[in-house]
Amino acid sequence: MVTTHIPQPQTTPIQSALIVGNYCHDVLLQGGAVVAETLGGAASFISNVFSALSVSFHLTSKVGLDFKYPVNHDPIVIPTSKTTVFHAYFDQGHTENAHQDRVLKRVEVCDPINPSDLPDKRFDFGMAVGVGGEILPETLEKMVEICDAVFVDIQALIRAFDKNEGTVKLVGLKESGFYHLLPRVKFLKASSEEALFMDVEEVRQWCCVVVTHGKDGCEVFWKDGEMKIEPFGANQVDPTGAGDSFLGGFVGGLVHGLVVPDAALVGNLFGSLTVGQIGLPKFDLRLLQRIKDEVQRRKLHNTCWFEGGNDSMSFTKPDGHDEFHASLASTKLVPTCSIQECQRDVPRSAGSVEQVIQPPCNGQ
Ligand SMILES: Nc1ncnc2c1ncn2[C@@H]1O[C@H](COP(=O)(O)OP(=O)(O)OP(=O)(O)O)[C@@H](O)[C@H]1O
Ligand SMILES: O[C@H]1[C@H](O)[C@@H](O)[C@H](O)[C@@H](O)[C@H]1O
Repeated sequence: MVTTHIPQPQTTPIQSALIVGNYCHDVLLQGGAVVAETLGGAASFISNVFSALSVSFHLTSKVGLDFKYPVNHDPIVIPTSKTTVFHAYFDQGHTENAHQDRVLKRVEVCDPINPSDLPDKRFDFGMAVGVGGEILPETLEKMVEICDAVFVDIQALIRAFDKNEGTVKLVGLKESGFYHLLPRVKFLKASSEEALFMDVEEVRQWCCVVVTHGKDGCEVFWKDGEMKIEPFGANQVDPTGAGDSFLGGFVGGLVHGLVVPDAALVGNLFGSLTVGQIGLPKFDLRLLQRIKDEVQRRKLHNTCWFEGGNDSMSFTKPDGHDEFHASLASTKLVPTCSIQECQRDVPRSAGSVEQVIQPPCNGQ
């Protein structure tokens, strides 16, 4: 079917957002060899999607003097610390747990983010998106005090690191030291592997829980109901950051006035775009324009849900949800731009240490 492209007037949301989590350096390994080295960290993937969707934000992140990536949002540089580094092993059969698509090791760790590192002002919403244990319970507590709504990636709360090798293990959410703060959190996002470390039935009484299921999309659980949100097709070459980009797309959709089920579709779309590339994805500018047009056309609220509080949040799938899925899926069919016309929050430059040698894992 041929669809006519009608450009929509674009609006830039005016909500103030705070992203908290360290940038990191990712080394992807397969068969004992390094296949790629890239900028990583949930904060960088989410910034990338926010910039794509014209959502402005403040970012609090820490790195060491060794940090060489040219980023648009400067981190706090700690002279006595190194940038957090993860090694991701993609070897088949290497995993201890059938749910894992890779084994992660934290081989360097930057300083934690303390409450005093956060800006001394209020935000409409905040995102606690640590990767290496940098978010402390007192930091999350300060976030819920200064932000009207807080979104949390459970990976910031339940990761523990083996003393010798830094291998990432998960601990139960109840034992994490963050449990008492959950009633003050608005959304908790977990992958299906991480969701095994929490009692979804209990947590959904306090906050909305979003569980991502890789190529199968995601599920949203709230106090009185739950729903599945359909995925988008993708040719997966690297799963890294899919969950982060999902969260960026989901929150970006809410900020633009979408209701929860429609925003979750935008999350699924950005997750699917991310797995098709290695490391931090570059988005085609024409594709982005089509996505933004579809979001503008679809928005059911004139204002973002933050302005109406909890009661204004709508969880049930509105009429036209399936059509919105189809129109988002069709945005992927536009002819792509040349590489120079792609958007990414973090520009490549001569100073960048990013290198891609070959995809770490092939499509499924
Ligand atoms: N192979 C895929 N095909 C299509 N969409 C995908 C695929 N993998 C992931 N996605 C999309 O991205 C979202 C997040 O993926 P996933 O559940 O793998 O997150 P994750 O395990 O937290 O990822 P990561 O830890 O690598 O950031 C999914 O809900 C889905 O919408
Ligand atoms: O860059 C990646 C990405 O942010 C992943 O979501 C996280 O699980 C990894 O620890 C990190 O290295």
